[in-house]
Amino acid sequence: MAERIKVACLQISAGREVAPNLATIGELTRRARDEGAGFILTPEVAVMLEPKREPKFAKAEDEAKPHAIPFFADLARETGAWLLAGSMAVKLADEERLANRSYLFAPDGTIAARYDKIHMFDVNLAQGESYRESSQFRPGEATVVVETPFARVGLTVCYDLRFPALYRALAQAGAEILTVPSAFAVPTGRAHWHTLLRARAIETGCFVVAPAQTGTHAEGRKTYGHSLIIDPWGEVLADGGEEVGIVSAELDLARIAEARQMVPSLGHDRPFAPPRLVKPGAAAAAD
Ligand SMILES: O=C(O)CNC(=O)[C@H](CS)NC(=O)CCC(=O)C(=O)O
Repeated sequence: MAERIKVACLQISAGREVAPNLATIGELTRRARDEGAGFILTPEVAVMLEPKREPKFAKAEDEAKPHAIPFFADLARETGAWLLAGSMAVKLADEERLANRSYLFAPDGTIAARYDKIHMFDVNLAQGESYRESSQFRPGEATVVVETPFARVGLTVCYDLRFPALYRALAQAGAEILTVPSAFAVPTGRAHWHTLLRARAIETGCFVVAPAQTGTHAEGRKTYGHSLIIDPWGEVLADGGEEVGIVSAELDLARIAEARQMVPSLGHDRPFAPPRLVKPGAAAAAD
């Protein structure tokens, strides 16, 4: 297994039309490869960030008649990099909703793995900002750790970040790098993004790589940016700020074993009973 790999997050600001987004992804991927990256990742819904249900459905990827998938396959082959298409909206047979699906492409252009986002962002934020992701997307159930030549990679997407049991399961199944392509909201990003991502790295002893959408999108939707690459001790190796561009870092994979030796908590789970609600005063009598 390689000791080091340079990873690059493409921090983009996707619009509602597919072609210009793919053009940006192509340009940034080639540049990241020229700078030595062997694993290149896009954010969540990098192919199209479309707020409305009907246009989104019409423009979504259809695996029976794909357009973005062959684009990424060719790009992986051309550059010779591992490429994570962080996610795209994908039509499913006999289903009214789309999948919010990540694809990992190998350097030969084959699809090494797929992952459908499990946790749906159905949330009312302050100032009338609200999301009902489950009205447009069907949640996934399958989880996946991919054995690449450089490391074992566990796939997640965006709001999954708030469900630490998923990350623990991936790490306990052997993951060494956890990917979190995202399109985070601004108020929640400001309050939670860095802390949650660092916590997932610390809890699992994994590298966490989180390419993020940034800026203002169709209909005024705003995303937080700050693509992050974090080491297994929780240290931020790179922070993308708010600009469109490439956010990269070299991962020294020996850091995984070092962090896990210092704090081996990943192997220290213990069974515990469900919490018992104790009412003060009655507790002593119950015991
Ligand atoms: O809508 C689409 O096309 C694709 N889906 C997204 O962008 C999703 C649902 S709106 N965004 C998030 O999960 C942000 C989570 C977040 O911001 C938090 O957890 O605080």
